[in-house]
Amino acid sequence: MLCEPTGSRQDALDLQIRPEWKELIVTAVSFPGTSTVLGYPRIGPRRELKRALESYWEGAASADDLRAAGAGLREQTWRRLAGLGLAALPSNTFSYYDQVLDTAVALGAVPARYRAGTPEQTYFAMARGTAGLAPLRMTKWFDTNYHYIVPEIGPDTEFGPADPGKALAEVREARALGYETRPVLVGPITFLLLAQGTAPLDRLDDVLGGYAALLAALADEGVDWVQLDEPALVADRTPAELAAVRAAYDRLGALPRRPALLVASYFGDLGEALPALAESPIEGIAVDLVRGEVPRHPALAGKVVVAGVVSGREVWRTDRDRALASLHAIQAGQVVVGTAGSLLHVPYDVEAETGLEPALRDRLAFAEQKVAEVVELAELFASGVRPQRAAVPSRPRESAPVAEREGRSPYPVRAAAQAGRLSLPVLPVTTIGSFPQTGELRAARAQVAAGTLTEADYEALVRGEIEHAIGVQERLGLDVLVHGEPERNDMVQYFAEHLDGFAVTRHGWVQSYGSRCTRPPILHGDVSRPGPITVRWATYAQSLTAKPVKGMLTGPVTITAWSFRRDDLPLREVMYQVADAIRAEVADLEAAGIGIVQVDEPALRELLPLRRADQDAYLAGAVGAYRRATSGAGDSTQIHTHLCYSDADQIAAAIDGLDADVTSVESARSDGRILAESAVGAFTRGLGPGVYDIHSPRVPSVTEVEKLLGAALAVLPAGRVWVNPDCGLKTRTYPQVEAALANLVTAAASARQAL
Ligand code: MET
Ligand SMILES: [Zn+2]
Repeated sequence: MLCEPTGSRQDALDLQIRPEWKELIVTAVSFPGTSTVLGYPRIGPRRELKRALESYWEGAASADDLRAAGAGLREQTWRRLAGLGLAALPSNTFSYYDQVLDTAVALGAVPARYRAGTPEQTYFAMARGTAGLAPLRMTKWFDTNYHYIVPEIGPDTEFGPADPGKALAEVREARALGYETRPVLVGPITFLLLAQGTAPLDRLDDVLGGYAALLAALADEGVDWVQLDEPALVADRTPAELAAVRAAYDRLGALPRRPALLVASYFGDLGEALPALAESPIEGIAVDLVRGEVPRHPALAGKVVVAGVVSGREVWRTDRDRALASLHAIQAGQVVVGTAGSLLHVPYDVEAETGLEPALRDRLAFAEQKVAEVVELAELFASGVRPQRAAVPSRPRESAPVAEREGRSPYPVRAAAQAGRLSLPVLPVTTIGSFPQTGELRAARAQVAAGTLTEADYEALVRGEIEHAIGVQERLGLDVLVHGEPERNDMVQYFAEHLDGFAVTRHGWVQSYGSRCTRPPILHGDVSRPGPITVRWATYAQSLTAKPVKGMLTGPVTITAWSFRRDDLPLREVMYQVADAIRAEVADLEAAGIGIVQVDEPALRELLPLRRADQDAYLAGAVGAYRRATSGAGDSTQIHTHLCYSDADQIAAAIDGLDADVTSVESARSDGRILAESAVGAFTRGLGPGVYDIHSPRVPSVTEVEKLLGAALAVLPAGRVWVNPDCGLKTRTYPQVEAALANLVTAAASARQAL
């Protein structure tokens, strides 16, 4: 069915309809229903998949056990979606680890070194490595806190045969339950742009061959629609990349044997990629109408548009009028109500959160509620319901100007004051903050929550852990000690629990990577700090040692980035409110005699807008928030920061702008790649490129650490180099950590001698 174009803008566009579009309009294929979601959480409402994966990895469960757990979760999801009234169900949105990795496997893009053993062994070797083999790289999925496995596609990569097995199996599984589904794959452009290797788009032809084979297999299975996810199209794309988009979808569209193609964009507006898609012979386009504009293109008259009016990223209820206004504004062959992106990034169900204030709970929508919203909006739209009031522009109110609060002297003055106070050796050895978290400690927290352990007993346990961590660091001879963060369930949640303006959930888990989940707090009101948060732990640790203990705080950008945020204030103002709370904590640590304070910002880059035009303003706000949190410190208080990714080049100026006295970054995991970057050599303050990859159980040898240290000393003056791991140690065991730190201390000692 074609909509009658209305409005002058549309009329103008109509004049441009080209004959080939007319042909497309005639061949419009209909979508199976008026509502859908682009994806759904898969870890399980109670993290069932996490448990199944971890017991499989530990060898406590078989591959069959794992498969059964996966099948159970998929069944539960399809039944739930259908039960809520959703018309068109996706499949292949489940994953045992990551959907980008799944697509790599489906395309036969498995690097030769992993091709041994069972399919499960190959898959998990790519994801997690083996005793002798490092895993593929992992990095953040666009501006989310989800991490995907980076495909490795070089000029010489040999693609194996395409393997539609997983997608076909899910289609059949759903069909056996009575559901026809739309399998989801990462699309070719996004897949290649996310891959690591030189000019991966050069391999477009080979990859398209793989997609053609997958699409043919799915068509043979009787699949009507396939969804190809192309979030990379909402970022700035070069003319060559846009040409690749056209070429790819012209070619896939022209395949003789294929299902209808829904190309899904999300995390922003398609911008200049819209014409490329609209003018290609695909049948449907999914657009993000939460962050993006209503798409306008005459060729949409012959296509299905899945209108993402329900956010896949935020947890607030959808503004019904705004959604209806968007839906009515779309000119397309068929409008389907959907989500803006997969619901992977939100928790399962608000109803499980019985502990939340009812007034807050009423404002929230998690995945289940969002599906219900999609279904309801589809019904309203189908019955012609119009918005009740004119759409309110979603622009948040402007924040009041913020007074600059800078107090610190230039770095050389501070460095001298700190050297006098701390008298550290050259190449000081330290850690990033957390020490191994024991199961006992986690169990104890659960017992406190359940009321079966007293606060006092828990405190005693935490103090015991601090004593243990300090003892280990003393014995091994580290120079700057930490208390080990035993009191923290999570570096953001812990602060959220102790600040006003945040709520925390009980079951609001969101997948971060593989089996790992986080429970993002909900930042719903004005932030303030009722009282000191970390001071008693830091001062207790300091009372146990003559060495300096580094106070450990999470920074305002990271606390904000890893929370679900209010959307009625500009991001910058939200970050500044958090910064003021952290600033007060820094002041209290200082007053309690702590001479070094680390303010972690691992998420500094996470909210970096995907479009270049928006990035500077974001970074200015993020840097402003960090400085607001730390600039109250006196000159002799050493401020550290920690960022745990190595592609710092993108934000080198911002890292410099933080003006921290010491910055630690990930380096070991990426083999010291960061040291080659010009920004590193130009860095003028203390720097600790990680020399111990904590993501792996492997203990680095003294020689390995010496090598990484040597590489750092080749580009930086020894007086500014720190010796530390890539990140916190909480996921490792004490034996691993002690052996590794001993090697760090030995390597530092030999490097000092060589100076
Ligand atoms: C993800 S960054 C982690 C920093 C934190 N201080 C820790 O050591 O765990
Ligand atoms: Zn880290």
